[in-house]
Amino acid sequence: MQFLYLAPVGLVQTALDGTICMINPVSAQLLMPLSRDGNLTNLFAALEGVAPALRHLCADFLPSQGVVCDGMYIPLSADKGRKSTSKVLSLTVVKLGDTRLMAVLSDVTVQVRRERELKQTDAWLNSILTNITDYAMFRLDGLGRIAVWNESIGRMMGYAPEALVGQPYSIFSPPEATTPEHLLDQLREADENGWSLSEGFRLRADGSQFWGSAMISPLPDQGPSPGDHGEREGLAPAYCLIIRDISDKRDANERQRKATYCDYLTGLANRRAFFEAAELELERRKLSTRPTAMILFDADHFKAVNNRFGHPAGDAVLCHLAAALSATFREVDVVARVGGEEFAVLLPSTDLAGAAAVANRLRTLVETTAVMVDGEPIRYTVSAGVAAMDYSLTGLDGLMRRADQALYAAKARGRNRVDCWTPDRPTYKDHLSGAISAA
Ligand SMILES: Nc1nc2c(ncn2[C@@H]2O[C@H](COP(=O)(O)OP(=O)(O)OP(=O)(O)O)[C@@H](O)[C@H]2O)c(=O)[nH]1
Repeated sequence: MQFLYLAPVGLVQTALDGTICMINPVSAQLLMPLSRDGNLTNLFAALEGVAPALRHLCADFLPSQGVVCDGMYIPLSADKGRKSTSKVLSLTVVKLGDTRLMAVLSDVTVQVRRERELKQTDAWLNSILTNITDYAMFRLDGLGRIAVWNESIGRMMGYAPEALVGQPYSIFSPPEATTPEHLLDQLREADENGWSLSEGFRLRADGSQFWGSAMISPLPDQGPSPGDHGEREGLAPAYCLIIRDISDKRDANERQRKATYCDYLTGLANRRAFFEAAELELERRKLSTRPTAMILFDADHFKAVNNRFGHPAGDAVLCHLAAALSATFREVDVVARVGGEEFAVLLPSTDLAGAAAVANRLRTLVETTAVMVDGEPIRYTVSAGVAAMDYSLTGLDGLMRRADQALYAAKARGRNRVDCWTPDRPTYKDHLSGAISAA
């Protein structure tokens, strides 16, 4: 009896015809607004206006005991037309024997309103996600592999979604535009800052490219999936990736970007762009240590080229060198003109030997190619200094100083050669010197 009074839900015990035998205060509170005459003597009569079928439902229930209805929603029409404020009751009726019914009533107004709101939000988001044409959205797992996508991936990029499951999101970047470390960097950056945004060419399924932005943001921690005991690390969706086609904006952005970050003569990144990009790369490197190298290139005896062929011819030689650099280095490398005839390259995920090898490839290419200016072939050479990050360096300045010292050594030792900075200075280790030294 005490339970009946203290129960947080409404409990009503009735005869089979609905006559109320016992009713607790919560039930009285819930049902009283429905009673026309202020009396609560019969449950079916009280609910007649809002659940007319209840009487028949109970009458038609033939077993001597069991659940007649379970969690039936009953919207109360007391305040008709004002959907947002109308109450909703949940009713469960259990037949306890041949003579008794027990009804359990609870106010589920808030729960129903939330369910409705969730459904509306869901429908709204679904219609946005399905109809947008210039966004593609994905859920990535903790390792940056595609788990879920929205339908516009087919319209915008031409991919068959099934083919994408489990693929790293770098599948949307042109070859050489990223490295596995870069991919993880962006995820770590999103963890640290709440988001990571990058712009660049993106790949469609047919191999064509468009200019797009990629925004990665971490999803709220959803806890382990059912059956996930930790062994499946990285498989739970952990990031949201939004790729947006911004080809239209690119031209305007590009003009602005070029004015700020490009060298007017060669079209390469300028000194400012180099320092900004290199600082960013070194910041990323702090999150996951890996080799990083820098090369400084300097055209040899360039004053003599200018003096002999004229300044415009000297400009043509610089443009030739810039084109050779662009052709030799990866897209992920930062290539810039940092001085008159001086160029710098920062190579992520590359050690000293690797950088020296590419520097030497560039040196050979220049040495063996003549630049044609007004029908006249101009031959020139370059020297290079190479240095790599190590534990004793903290920033870009130190790395650049070492590359500069190595370049100075290459010049001092005869030019048209690649020298590497090593700790046993001033005797520079003559990396690949046998093969590359022109001295
Ligand atoms: N044509 C042209 N020449 C430039 C430009 N910027 C710098 N220079 C020239 O590059 C030359 C650099 O000369 P130096 O620093 O003496 O070096 P170098 O003659 O190349 O000799 P080493 O570096 O010692 O091999 C100068 O004569 C500058 O005028 C440019 O944009 N165009």
